[in-house]
Amino acid sequence: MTVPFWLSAVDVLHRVPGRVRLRYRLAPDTPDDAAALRRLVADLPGVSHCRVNARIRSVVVEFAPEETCAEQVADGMRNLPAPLALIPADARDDGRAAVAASLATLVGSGLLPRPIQFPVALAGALPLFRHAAADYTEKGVTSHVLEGMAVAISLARADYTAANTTTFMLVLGEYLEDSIARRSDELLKHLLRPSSDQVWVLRDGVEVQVPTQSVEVGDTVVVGTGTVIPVDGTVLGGEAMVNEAAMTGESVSVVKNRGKGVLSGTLVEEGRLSIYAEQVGTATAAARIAEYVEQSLTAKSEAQLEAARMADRLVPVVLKLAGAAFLVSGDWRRAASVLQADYSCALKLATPVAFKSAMYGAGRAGILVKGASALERLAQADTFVFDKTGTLTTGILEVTDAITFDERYSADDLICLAASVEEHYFHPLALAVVNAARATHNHHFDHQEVQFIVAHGVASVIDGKRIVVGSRHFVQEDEGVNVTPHQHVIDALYQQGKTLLFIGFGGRLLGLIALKDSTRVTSARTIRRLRELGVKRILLLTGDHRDRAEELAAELGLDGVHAELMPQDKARIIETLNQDGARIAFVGDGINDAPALAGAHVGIAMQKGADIARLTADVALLEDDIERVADAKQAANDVMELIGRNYRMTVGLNTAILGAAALGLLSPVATSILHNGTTIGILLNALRRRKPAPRQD
Ligand SMILES: Nc1ncnc2c1ncn2[C@@H]1O[C@H](COP(=O)(O)OP(=O)(O)OP(=O)(O)O)[C@@H](O)[C@H]1O
Ligand SMILES: [Zn+2]
Repeated sequence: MTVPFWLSAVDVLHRVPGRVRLRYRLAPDTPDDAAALRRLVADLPGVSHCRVNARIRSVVVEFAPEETCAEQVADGMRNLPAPLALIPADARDDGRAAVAASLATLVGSGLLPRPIQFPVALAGALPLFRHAAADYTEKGVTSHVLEGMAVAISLARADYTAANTTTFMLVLGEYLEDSIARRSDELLKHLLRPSSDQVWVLRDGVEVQVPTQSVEVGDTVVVGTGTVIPVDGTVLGGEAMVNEAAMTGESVSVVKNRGKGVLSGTLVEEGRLSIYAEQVGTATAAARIAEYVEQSLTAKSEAQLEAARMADRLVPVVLKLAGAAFLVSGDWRRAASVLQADYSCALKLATPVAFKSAMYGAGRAGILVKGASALERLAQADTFVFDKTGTLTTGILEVTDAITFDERYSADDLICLAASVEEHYFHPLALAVVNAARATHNHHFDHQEVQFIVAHGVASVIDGKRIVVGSRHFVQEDEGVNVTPHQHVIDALYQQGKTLLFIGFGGRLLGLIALKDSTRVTSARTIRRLRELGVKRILLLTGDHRDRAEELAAELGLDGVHAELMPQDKARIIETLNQDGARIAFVGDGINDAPALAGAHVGIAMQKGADIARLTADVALLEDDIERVADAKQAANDVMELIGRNYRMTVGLNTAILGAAALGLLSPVATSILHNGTTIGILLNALRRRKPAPRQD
């Protein structure tokens, strides 16, 4: 068994031709799994042999020098897929030295001869002064400027203990904040790696499915509707509407056909392309992901903005208070004391730290949250709307009946006919039909190019006759195939709670394929937990037939159902609910869910969801378990509560300290220790990660 673990760094220690020794470090609280690491490293290109010594965290790799080199092996290790992710070496904590130096100054300074104490304290405070000066010229008086003033006053009064204490506390706080932020960012970047690990490639004229990593420059990659293009390259054939928003920010789709260039990370909205791969793998994906993460991480939440506004208002107040305290008492010590107690910095700090720490915790629990504002919106959500297939149900359907209305075709023929045209799609219905066909050993029907109509079905031409496979609406209303002569058969199957596929061939209804999906075992518990977490309404939206939808809603005790929906209907219903003041979390997985995911207050995509769903959503699950939705809601509620509590604590405690300092009750050293101590305490409290709810399987 492989357990998820994270390496925090990989360094090259020693190299000779064909052989390299590397050292790795594990992220905090990850178990060691030397066997898994050995397997992963042994699979890197060009590697012939690999030995892991977990005790000293060392890896010795033997490789073919003509195929790879030490640096490439190290890079390969850093780029292993999540969750066995490796965090790049530059994520090392380099602030530690500064903290140690500053602590040494604080402790050791008293032992030095008096004349040397001044330059030592000044040297320690220099970075702080530099920061303050930069802030002052750029932004005017900020909390850093106040801190600088406080330390300057202490130095001028030859109160070195006060100066050194403040410097140390500030360096420590900064270090804590930095290392938390960096650790979370790196992990999130790794979690955001493209999810689809299989692509279609043309080899010797046939389309085969291969792992994404094995695609090489010069391969012909085939992509269809709803998939993200995995390579940079040039279109060889086909035509498609491609959405390049992820790369260019331009949300209008463009037509791509032969000769046009395409970028990895862009999305095929409709159509099919074969693409000559010019850049593959991490070379292309890395750039796109870095950009994407930066976007989502820098988007500030409401809580963060509120804290920042409050902090900005506080600075001039503290400055005036310090001035007043000096005028009244004529005591510089008191002014320095007040300046020390400025807590605007603490206000700004605790909230982002809490968010990042929550995102990090969620990531490790199988939930990818794209930014603080997503967490905030999830906490606000009071209405949960679920798509059905692949969400509350497993998405793995089973064909139960195949009924033909033409005796020249057997039930197996019907399944194979449908499978021949469904073969290229990842829709749960398509997968089920293809699976059923595999079991029949029947043959593949040659067909012309297949068209996929989102939320309708697929169409092609076999033996000169049009074949359509899809929903009743599609086959009957859009394709004009009369299904009413078989109404009684259809009704009987629907009453058994089955999902039906209609197969029209040459303008007539050739047959029906009935499928059964099963409710996830964790669905009921998820719904129950959501209600406990304060969710008021839970609804079901589906493109499937009403009977099955209502059966499921009754089984799970949902508050409402909308069935037989087109994608735009789903988005419209979300819109209406929005207008009624509901804060909606939409949980979906399909291409057809993307508009609803985008329109909801917060969108949640399932792990096996289509790429577009995972890109559009604010929260993407990393495990195929609906219960992660309840975990995510719980984490969001918890972090907002924590932030509220921290905020009140910061304001309450520090206002008291500030007051006491102004009244001359606290020396600068005492103020510095009290103020910075509470700040660090609050930071550590923000860091506290709630463990994900225990699984009760
Ligand atoms: N690849 C396909 N092959 C055949 N029929 C399809 C295909 N895709 C969609 N359909 C038809 O269109 C209907 C609606 O599809 P859509 O993808 O919107 O919803 P769904 O996946 O069935 O259900 P849900 O909305 O709960 O996920 C399906 O029930 C099916 O009848
Ligand atoms: Zn239609």
